[in-house]
Amino acid sequence: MSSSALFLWGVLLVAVSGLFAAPALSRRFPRMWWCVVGFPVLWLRMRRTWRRLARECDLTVMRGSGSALVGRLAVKGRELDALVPHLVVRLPRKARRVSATVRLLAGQTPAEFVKAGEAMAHAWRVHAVRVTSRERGRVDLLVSATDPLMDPEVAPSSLGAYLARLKAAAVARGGLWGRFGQGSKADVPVLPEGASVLMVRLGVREDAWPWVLDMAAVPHWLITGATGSGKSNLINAVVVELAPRPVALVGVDLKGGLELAPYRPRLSALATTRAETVGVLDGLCKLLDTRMGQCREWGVRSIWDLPALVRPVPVVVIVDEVAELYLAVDKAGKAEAAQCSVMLIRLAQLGRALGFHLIIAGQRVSADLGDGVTALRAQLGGRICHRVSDPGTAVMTLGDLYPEAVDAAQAITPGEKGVAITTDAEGMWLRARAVYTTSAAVVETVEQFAHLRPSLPMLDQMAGGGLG
Ligand SMILES: Nc1ncnc2c1ncn2[C@@H]1O[C@H](COP(=O)(O)OP(=O)(O)OP(=O)(O)O)[C@@H](O)[C@H]1O
Repeated sequence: MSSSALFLWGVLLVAVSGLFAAPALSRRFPRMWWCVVGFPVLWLRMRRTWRRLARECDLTVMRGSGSALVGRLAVKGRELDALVPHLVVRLPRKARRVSATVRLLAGQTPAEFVKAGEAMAHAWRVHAVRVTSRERGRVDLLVSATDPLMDPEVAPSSLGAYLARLKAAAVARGGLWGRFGQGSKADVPVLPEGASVLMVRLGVREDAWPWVLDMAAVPHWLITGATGSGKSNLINAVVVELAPRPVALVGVDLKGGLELAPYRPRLSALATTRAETVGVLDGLCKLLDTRMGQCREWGVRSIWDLPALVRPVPVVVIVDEVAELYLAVDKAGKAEAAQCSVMLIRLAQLGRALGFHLIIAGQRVSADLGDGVTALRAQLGGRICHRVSDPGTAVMTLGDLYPEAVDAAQAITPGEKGVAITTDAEGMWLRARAVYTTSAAVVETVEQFAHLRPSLPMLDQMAGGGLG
């Protein structure tokens, strides 16, 4: 056999074994594989298809009027060499993720690019292309080659370790742990001193950054989802994060305490009936008035402006199954539900400055539960929507703020446990998945930090308040 034939056989052998080894190599060395193979291939595909995509998805702008005179006929049409907006693909900072920027041409709006996101994902053969616009005249494309929420690297079992690694990296960079995932330091809003205790790591976002529930920026949250979609797991994650911190936790669980009773050692109060809820919320409203007086005395506008020595702890009120609160049949029950509703709205309205935060969870929050629930929903700026069993819940959770997120919530499948659409402090929505936190882990944590349970005087004085 001649040497050139031998060489050709050698090349063929290397190519074939490379083909067979590719899946294993990409799994074993994901970052290196992404830099050497994945990203260059995607980059080429994006560059090669961009002009055509832009034309087919109406993302081009005509140079002229688009009409001309042919003889005595006026002909209207699309120019073949219409202007194509400039696409800049950035070097990747994360495996399987690419960001790109498009400069808008005069007459274009981000909405046209949002609509074309699905076509881009198909043309580039990637999991998803998320289009956002944070700066006038520019849209940002976040291209996810795979679904990070189903990534083995961030699978529920190893998510804790993954987050710890990110946290260590953030600390090494000198930033506050809660700041990672928020872009450069310059982008980060300055938090009131001490308010970082209200930043809770929940899991991972679809852009592969940690999912942080930032109650300092968005004080109140609504969490919805069908049964078995991951609401309790999410609350577990919140409690495990908050238990070691100087934060008072108050529970309202009208499923007879089924869900929140395990947290009892670390709860400053737990209400399991509507009557108890009235008592607990009344106590909290009195506490609110006391704090208001305290701020007035010191001449400050928020508890975060008080000196650390006299600053009261923030209170996080967790309500599980909000529909139970409103589904009263008798007259007395309805009166109690109305009372609870008014007090929750009051806590929400004044809570941010005075350190009261609501986390309200339920399978549904539809308008048929009454006006109270709609008024309460309006106060809950943060929204998390898991898989839903009826379109109405997705619309109620996200439709008023992010109508375009409703379809994404309805697309979550039963197999995607813990996956949710969440809003963030920057006014965006995205998919995210909470870390899987077992009940045993929560029980262990609340027992370990039971001694940190702050005593809230207004609630301690109450008789029959279900105090833990
Ligand atoms: N992030 C997650 N990762 C993996 N599995 C999860 C996750 N979240 C939930 N699960 C799984 O889904 C199951 C149901 O979750 P969970 O109890 O949180 O649902 P739920 O919405 O609270 O349901 P219900 O309203 O009936 O209480 C859990 O037992 C767990 O096995």
